[in-house]
Amino acid sequence: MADLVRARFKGPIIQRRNQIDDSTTDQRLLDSRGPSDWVHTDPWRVLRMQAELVEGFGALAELGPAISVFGSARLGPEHPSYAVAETLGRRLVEEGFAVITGGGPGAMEAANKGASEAGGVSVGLGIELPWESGLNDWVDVGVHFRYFFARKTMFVKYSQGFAVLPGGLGTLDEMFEAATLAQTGKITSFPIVLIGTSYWQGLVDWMRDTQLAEGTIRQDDIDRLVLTDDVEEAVALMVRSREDESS
Ligand SMILES: C/C(=C\CNc1ncnc2c1ncn2[C@@H]1O[C@H](COP(=O)(O)O)[C@@H](O)[C@H]1O)CO
Repeated sequence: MADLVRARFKGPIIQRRNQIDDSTTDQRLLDSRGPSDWVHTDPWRVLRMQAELVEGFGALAELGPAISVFGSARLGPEHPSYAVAETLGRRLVEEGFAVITGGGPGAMEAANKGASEAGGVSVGLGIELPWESGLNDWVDVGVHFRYFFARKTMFVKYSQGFAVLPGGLGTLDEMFEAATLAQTGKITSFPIVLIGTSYWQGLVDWMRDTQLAEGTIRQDDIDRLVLTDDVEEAVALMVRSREDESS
């Protein structure tokens, strides 16, 4: 009878005789720590970014029709736009939409509150910030992001329109990202409704008087932004767009 040959599997690979490693893969994984500076390098960050996209897509893939609601993190319940955001969240749910926000305070909290109290799907996509206190209490499905760009992808990919309440730089960033994606044909049939004419009219006037006049944008780019004070008009626009898409 032939001598028994020493052999070991390394995953799907068989090693025999003097080709056998000194340790197993699990030993190398678990038995020692090794250096850790790689954790602060870009290749590892790329994997974390990938993980955020995987988690975000996994959490939202089956969401159904949704509208993203943006607005100031700083305007609380004492400000009139809080009540508008709350009504908007509720009305969107009553029309069969899930509501997605940035998961923070102010207008985001109000829209989540309206959506959650109406029994709908209230989503918050939080972002790691130096002063961040977490997701507001009215978020029923929350995903927390390290990277802004991964989070912004989710707003656009998983909603069929943007409703924009008065807000600051973050709100402008979100609104103009959608406007740019629409201008460049990356998204189609994507209503962008600015709620609060006294707040937004000056911006749109400036776009017409300066940007359009200087030729840096076209009339289409302005026409894509719908201004209203009427939550019902905003909701009706979202409903119409959904119907147009499904017909
Ligand atoms: C400023 C304060 C808290 C910030 N917390 C936020 N949490 C989640 N999302 C946020 C936060 N701040 C900004 N955003 C995003 O930008 C938009 C609002 O920004 P704005 O500059 O206030 O307009 C909003 O739609 C979020 O997506 C202190 O309480």
